[in-house]
Amino acid sequence: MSTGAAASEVPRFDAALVGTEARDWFALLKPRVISLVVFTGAAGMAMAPGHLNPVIACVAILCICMASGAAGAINMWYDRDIDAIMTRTARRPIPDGRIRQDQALGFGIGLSTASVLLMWLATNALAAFILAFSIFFYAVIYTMWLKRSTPQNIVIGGAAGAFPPMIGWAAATGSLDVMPIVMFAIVFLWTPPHFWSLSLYACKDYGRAGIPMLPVVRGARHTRWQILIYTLILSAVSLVPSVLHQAGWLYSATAVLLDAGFVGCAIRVLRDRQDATGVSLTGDGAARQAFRFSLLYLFLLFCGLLADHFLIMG
Ligand code: HEM
Ligand SMILES: CC(C)=CCC/C(C)=C/CC/C(C)=C/COP(=O)(O)OP(=O)(O)O
Repeated sequence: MSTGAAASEVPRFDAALVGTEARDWFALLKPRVISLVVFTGAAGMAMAPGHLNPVIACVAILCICMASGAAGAINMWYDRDIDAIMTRTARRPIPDGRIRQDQALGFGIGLSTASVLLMWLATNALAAFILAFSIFFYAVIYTMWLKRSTPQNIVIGGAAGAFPPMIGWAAATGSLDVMPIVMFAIVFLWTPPHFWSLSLYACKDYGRAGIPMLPVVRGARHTRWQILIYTLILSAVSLVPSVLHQAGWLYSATAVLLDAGFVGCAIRVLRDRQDATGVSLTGDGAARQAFRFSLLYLFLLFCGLLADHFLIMG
């Protein structure tokens, strides 16, 4: 006979608990960041010549998604000490004790391995190799070495996030060409103004955690100038597809408008009212705006490239 006491001993399925746990594992993948990373990878694939089987294309995009998420999980495993110190990151699943560090590492390594093997099986060795190299570059070169050792961490480490267009192209063709390299260069040069805008208003966090980000080491004024310089170089490089006749008027017009907007943001950051050390007196509104615009910039620039490719260049 079953009694009330016996029934209460049966483990019960708690949907809310499972949902919360799933959300924590999902958060380890840095999903919002990888949405744009994956979009640039898909853009590289769509720009490539020839026709790729749509199922293979979806698998390749899934692999880029898995790989960048896995690299994010390994980054969060390694950075658990500094993430616990910074206000922006203290509530992440590992420092907050919601996911065990060894489980997070196992998850990151397992997902990385699966993504590379699946990419190899579904597409080719070149795409799988660049994918593996990107994971290594972000999780080891950037996270375990550059991030804690040099204020140029973002400039060099930014390469990790710039590989996906090359991965997408390689997955579709088995080779590389000038266009995926130009797309790499665009994301590579976009990363410093993207990150330094954020680091201007997250500077205190990085200082407390002892991370040598540019505003911590060289000050806010120097960082503001670097944002403008990189934005100007990025603007010039964004026009290379047009100069090389790889894109038509639609892309050129999109790029010029976005460049004007981004340079305008960088100038506003530079002219923001500041104290003698370069710290903003206006609550970092201009830096926040530049960070937000950086996200819009890269998304719309690659949309422009795709629209031009399919509608204008045929
Ligand atoms: C080494 C290079 C990079 C660094 C250090 C960096 C750093 C950051 C940081 C610290 C944040 C705030 C995230 C948070 O609060 O959780 C962020 C946000 C973001 N990053 Fe980057 N980033 C880099 C490269 C990239 C790349 C290559 C992409 C995409 C192509 C990208 C896309 C994004 C997006 C979409 C967000 C907004 C996430 C949100 O809305 O919460 N980042 N980045
Ligand atoms: C295909 C592949 C593997 C691509 C990798 C691309 C990738 C995941 C780029 C991530 C960029 C990023 C969020 C850097 C922030 O790291 P952080 O540690 O400085 O930021 P945090 O302080 O928010 O953790």
